[in-house]
Amino acid sequence: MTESYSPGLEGIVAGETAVSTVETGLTYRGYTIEELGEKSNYEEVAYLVLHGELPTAAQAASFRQRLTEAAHVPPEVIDTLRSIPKSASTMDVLRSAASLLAHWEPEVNDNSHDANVRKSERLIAKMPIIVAARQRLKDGQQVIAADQGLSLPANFLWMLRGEKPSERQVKALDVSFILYAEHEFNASAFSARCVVSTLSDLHSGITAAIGALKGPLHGGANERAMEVLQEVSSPAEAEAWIRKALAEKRRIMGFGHRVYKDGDPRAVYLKTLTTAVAKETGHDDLEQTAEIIETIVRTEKKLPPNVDWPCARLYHYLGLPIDLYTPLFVVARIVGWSAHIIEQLDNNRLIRPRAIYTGLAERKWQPLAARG
Ligand SMILES: CC(=O)SCCNC(=O)CCNC(=O)[C@H](O)C(C)(C)COP(=O)(O)OP(=O)(O)OC[C@H]1O[C@@H](n2cnc3c(N)ncnc32)[C@H](O)[C@@H]1OP(=O)(O)O
Ligand SMILES: O=C([O-])CC(=O)C(=O)O
Repeated sequence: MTESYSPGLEGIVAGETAVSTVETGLTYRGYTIEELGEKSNYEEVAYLVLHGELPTAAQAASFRQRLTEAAHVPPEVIDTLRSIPKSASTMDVLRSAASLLAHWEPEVNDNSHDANVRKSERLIAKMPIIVAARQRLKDGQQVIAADQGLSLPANFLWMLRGEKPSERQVKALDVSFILYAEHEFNASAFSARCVVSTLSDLHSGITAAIGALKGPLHGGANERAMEVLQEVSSPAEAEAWIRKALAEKRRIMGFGHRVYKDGDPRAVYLKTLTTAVAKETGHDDLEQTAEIIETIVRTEKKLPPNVDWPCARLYHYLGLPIDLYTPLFVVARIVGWSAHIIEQLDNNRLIRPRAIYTGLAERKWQPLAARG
């Protein structure tokens, strides 16, 4: 039983999937993320990950129609968002919201393949509304309804700000959503699979996945990476800052990866876009700071950046509050989690590994008076 033990399950194959692979670069259903980032868009990728194939024109139109029809949340959910203390992080609010939405989901306990696809599509449409609404309520503003004519990333920016975003902003957010959409057996997808392997429901799996993504070793790293960058006031101070941080054995958020030891292809792809947006928005200094830190962490620790390193800066250049970075990861990743939940339930077996016991040997119960 103990032969296949590996701390953190490193290198352990825990199941099969046809959704994506990290074997040689990252592909979703056989398409490289680079080609999807270049030629596709988030809604098309969402369809691909969820349904297994790129949509035909007719399928894309009816998918868009379904997303539009589902782009609202019950007023009771908005009231709850209003009542949650402003001090609560958006990730904590999202975790509650995913669970709350289940109460208004007509097919909540239907675990058939088709019902799970329908529920996933509805959640894909509703989560960006929750993120934007919560932020506006926190800022003392009115909630803005979705605009039927806009794509999902454009709509998010519209609902957050009440102004039509530029094409450049939409494209940048869209690409980040494509790159965040799916990633094999990462901790949050695996959590979702474990939950539904008990034949629990899709919303329970998504709620657990949000909790897993929140952690700074996983999706929470994009917020922490930005906080790191904000500690460094200028490129001139970057080298001293990172050398000190490494000497103090600090974990530098946005670097390292369990699978990609030579580099995360998403970070490579996103860096070019991030640098271009930095130029357009007057953030060259921050890019220089990031470059100095990246070079030193690579040289000294042999750790390349992961997707969260450029994405944190991209979201900063788009003027988004830090507290929304991991929630935006959720908005994009609902797609991958849903595909994993559906795949798990389509061919289910309870996920229940074993543990090596490290506790005391069997002993005898003593009456209270006899205990020391
Ligand atoms: C979308 C995503 O979820 S991508 C990942 C996002 N997470 C982060 O960016 C957080 C920072 N990175 C990390 O903590 C890690 O690299 C992880 C969690 C991503 C991967 O971890 P693992 O594969 O389990 O590696 P582990 O945590 O065991 O680290 C191995 C060694 O590298 C070091 N290391 C790994 N990442 C870092 C880092 N970012 N900064 C400094 N040292 C690091 C560890 O301290 C450890 O050193 P040691 O052997 O001297 O103790
Ligand atoms: O795969 C992982 O361990 C984490 C990751 O990069 C992701 O979920 O996008």
